[in-house]
Amino acid sequence: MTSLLQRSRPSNLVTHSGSVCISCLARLRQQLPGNHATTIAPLPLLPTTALFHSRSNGNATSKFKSSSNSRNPSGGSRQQYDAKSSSSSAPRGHKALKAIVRKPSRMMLSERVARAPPRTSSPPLRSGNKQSKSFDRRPEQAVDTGGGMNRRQFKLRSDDKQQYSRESQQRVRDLKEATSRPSPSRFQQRPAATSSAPAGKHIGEAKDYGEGEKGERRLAAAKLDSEAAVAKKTYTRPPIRRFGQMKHIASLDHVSSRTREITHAAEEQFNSFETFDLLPQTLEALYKDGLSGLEDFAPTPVQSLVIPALLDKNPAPPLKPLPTDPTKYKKPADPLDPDQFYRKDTPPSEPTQPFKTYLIAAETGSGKTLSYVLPLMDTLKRRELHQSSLLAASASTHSKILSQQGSWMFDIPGPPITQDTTVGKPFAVIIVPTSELVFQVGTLLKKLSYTIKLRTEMISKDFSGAVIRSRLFRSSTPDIIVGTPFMLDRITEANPQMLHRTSHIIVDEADSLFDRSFSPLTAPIITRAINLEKLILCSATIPKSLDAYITKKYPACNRLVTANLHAIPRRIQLQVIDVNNNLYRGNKLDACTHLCHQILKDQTEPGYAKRIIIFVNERETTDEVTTRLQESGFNAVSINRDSDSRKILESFTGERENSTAEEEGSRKGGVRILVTTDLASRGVDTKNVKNVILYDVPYTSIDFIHRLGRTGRMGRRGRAWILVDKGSNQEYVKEVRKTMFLGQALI
Ligand SMILES: Nc1ncnc2c1ncn2[C@@H]1O[C@H](COP(=O)(O)OP(=O)(O)OP(=O)(O)O)[C@@H](O)[C@H]1O
Repeated sequence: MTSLLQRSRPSNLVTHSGSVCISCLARLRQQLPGNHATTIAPLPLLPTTALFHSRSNGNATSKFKSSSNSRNPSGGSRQQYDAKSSSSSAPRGHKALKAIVRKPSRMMLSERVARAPPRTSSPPLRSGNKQSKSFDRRPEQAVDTGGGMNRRQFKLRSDDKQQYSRESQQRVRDLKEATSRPSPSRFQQRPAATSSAPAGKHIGEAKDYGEGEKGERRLAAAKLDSEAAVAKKTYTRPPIRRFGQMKHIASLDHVSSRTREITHAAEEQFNSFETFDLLPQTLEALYKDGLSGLEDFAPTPVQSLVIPALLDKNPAPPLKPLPTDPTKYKKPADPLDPDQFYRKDTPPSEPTQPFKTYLIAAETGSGKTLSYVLPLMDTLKRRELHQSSLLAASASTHSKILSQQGSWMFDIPGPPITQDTTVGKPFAVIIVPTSELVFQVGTLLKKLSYTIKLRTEMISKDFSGAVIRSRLFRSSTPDIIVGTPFMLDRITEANPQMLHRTSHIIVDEADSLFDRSFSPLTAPIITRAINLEKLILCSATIPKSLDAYITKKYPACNRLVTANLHAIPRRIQLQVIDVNNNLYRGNKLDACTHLCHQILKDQTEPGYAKRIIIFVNERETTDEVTTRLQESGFNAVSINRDSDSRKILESFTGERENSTAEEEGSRKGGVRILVTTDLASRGVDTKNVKNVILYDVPYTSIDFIHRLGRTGRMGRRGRAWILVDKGSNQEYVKEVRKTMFLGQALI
């Protein structure tokens, strides 16, 4: 105790009146039992703040005196002392001492901290702790004084906080790096939700440790999400080029890259016609008649895609009986109002169609006709073979029974009583918009059916009623009929049972046949086929209107679309001629005639008579242009209502004629020129036409595609010119040229 008092130098220290002085403390300790002195004597050296009386004025003054050498008079045995002294009567001043002793003071706590083993990291103080909050407000330099436990604690906490903050910031930086990594898809390039969140909010506040951890977890989850999204989006959508003018009259949509992948996979898998598993007679017919005169027999991309999808080896399902109610066949007042599909109040069509629907869409001149004709004929032939094998089996059992019973005269069966229910009931109907196309497709069918042995017939305005009647309603019914919607609608409306056996309906040039003018004729034909199994729509262009129609009417439609749909192949060169230049001075007729002269003279088709197709927007212009060209000595013809268009087109669809050396480049009559509106722009297989002139700028991209599609067919090269004047949309033409040059799809 003496040493304690000596060390404390009480004479130098003062405190306020409410506390106790060191001398009082010494006196108090003297009253303690003897062994207590030994308990409190070996006090450790502690940084402390002592409280002393101010004897001079007795006012309540407090002074914080901190020294690293000062000793704390109290120690770990204070509680012992307190326990012992609580029973003893203490003077008034000592009550305050008791209060200090009972309540753990800062000094006591600091002592504990000082004795505690050094921690590498201490948990931050709880946010609810008032004491810690008060310490938080202290300036940093107060920590260096090392005076009290709380300051130490603050120091420790502060160090930990800094360390934690540093680590967290590093983690945030890492995550930011990971989430903002350049990704293959443009969708991935959007800033990740977490990286945009203020990271400091979670990290900078040490008291929000939980929050910070949560924030980290959120960041980690976002990182995982973004990585999953990258893994999910394996393909990159090509940038969509939407030029101003083209966007303005946009009518077509883009082909997805997924479609491209499917087409390429089909091309790789089915690289020859043998890989399709067609009947031998179908293959023979194809090689002998379908592609006769061609050197290359490989299937085109659309054929690789479509033939396997349409090929059907199943026998025909049993037929549904004809409806007894004749009103079922009656055409509704408004059989197909195209607008109804775009109205919001129109209920969607039944989700389950009784038949399968397919949409074949591929670029012009890519062999779409053969892609649906081959599987159709093959399927019908298979069914015919299956049927005849069944008949043969039943005939053999019948003859067996007869032989077992003995051939009595009266046992011989009589001739079968036939109700000729099959008359005029084709298995398949192909609908095309014009009689020229009826002839073109019908000719191909006839060629193939010669070897396959199926009966095919054509119906169009080119044939008289008597011819059509005999073709349809004679004893042996045709297997396939190809006709225009006008003729087919009239015939099937009068004889609805004609379509009772029809299992396949093909709508070629579907975008035309489902437009406002044709759909009231096309749709009823489809609804009359009550045993329909497959509805196949075919087109080189899918306008948005057709897309919407199919989506609403046939939601389960199987879309077989090739990668280059809506793109004009680069093998077709398009040149723009401005007729406002000094040479023509705005005269389109002059420009057109001069261009035909130039084509005649160039050496592009040596040995052959050249062919040119000129497309105009209005029917009246056809006569104007044809007359002018004829006056200039050219062999020009136009297609109009009165002309025999089939005959005219034959000379453009057939093989090229040779030209003599004298005629070459000099005889204008040697060049065949066809002047036409869009009548000849769809489906006509002008495979040997190399030159196309667009006298007027087409109204839409669809017209552009079909008109330019009359040249450069099936991999051949083609040339096209477009005449533009003051009234033409030159900006649009520029955009089309640019898109063609880039090999992209028109919209
Ligand atoms: N695999 C093939 N190999 C070579 N030529 C083919 C092949 N398939 C079809 N063809 C030929 O390609 C030409 C164009 O075929 P088709 O008329 O069916 O084209 P398309 O895609 O219907 O064109 P459009 O959209 O203009 O109607 C025809 O002369 C046809 O004989």
